[in-house]
Amino acid sequence: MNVLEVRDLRVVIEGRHILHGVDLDVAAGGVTALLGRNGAGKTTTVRGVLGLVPRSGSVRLAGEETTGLPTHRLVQRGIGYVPEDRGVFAGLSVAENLRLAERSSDPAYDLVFELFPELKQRARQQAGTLSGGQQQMVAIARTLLNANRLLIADEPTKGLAPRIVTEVAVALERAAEAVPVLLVEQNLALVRRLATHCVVVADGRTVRGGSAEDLLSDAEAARALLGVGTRTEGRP
Ligand SMILES: Nc1ncnc2c1ncn2[C@@H]1O[C@H](COP(=O)(O)OP(=O)(O)OP(=O)(O)O)[C@@H](O)[C@H]1O
Repeated sequence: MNVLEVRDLRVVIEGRHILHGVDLDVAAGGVTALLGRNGAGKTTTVRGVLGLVPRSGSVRLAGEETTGLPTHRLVQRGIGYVPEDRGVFAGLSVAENLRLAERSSDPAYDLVFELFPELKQRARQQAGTLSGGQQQMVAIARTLLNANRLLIADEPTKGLAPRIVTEVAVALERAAEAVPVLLVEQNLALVRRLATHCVVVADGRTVRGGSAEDLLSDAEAARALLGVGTRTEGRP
């Protein structure tokens, strides 16, 4: 059972064909990783799913076709996005960051504080004084207030120190207890730790999908598809 099914996703931007046929299934539970070399089309795939770029093909969320829907309708249907730069308001408290993210009359605070009790303890702390991992937790929590179907995290560990990557891994693990996660990630140690399934894109199309374990235990395929060894990445 999948929460998201993408078929033959195509994106053309200013006459340039960026995606030529991405197929992507996101499992209804746990973490599915979207992998690929730099420039392969991962971020554009996410933008296509979110309706942020003109796209064709089929994007089904919980069985319903969404390709004709504008982005705000997808957000209303429970897709949440955690951007690479986290986008936390540094000068505001944790509680204020969360309040500014409320999108409905019934934001899921109980869930968020159950998953991230430290955010309740730090409700009055200025977000800018939190560690990078805690800030990522705020970013994930803001999304979880509204997103109950799918959480998309775009390279949440990019540029972070290994200790912080571990904190982010914990936050994503907890988020995945509540909502399926699509994780765009280059850190294969993190993928190994979190993901059950993975999809690999190259040159704007899907070149491999299936069990994350199968791909990551196949060092030759990982090197060919991702340009990296599977044991050389930082601590998750
Ligand atoms: N708005 C745009 N206009 C023109 N070209 C674009 C645009 N957005 C992306 N591209 C190009 O499309 C290709 C795929 O980009 P995309 O950002 O989706 O890749 P990616 O896999 O997310 O890479 P990275 O890991 O470096 O973020 C790249 O060659 C990029 O330069």
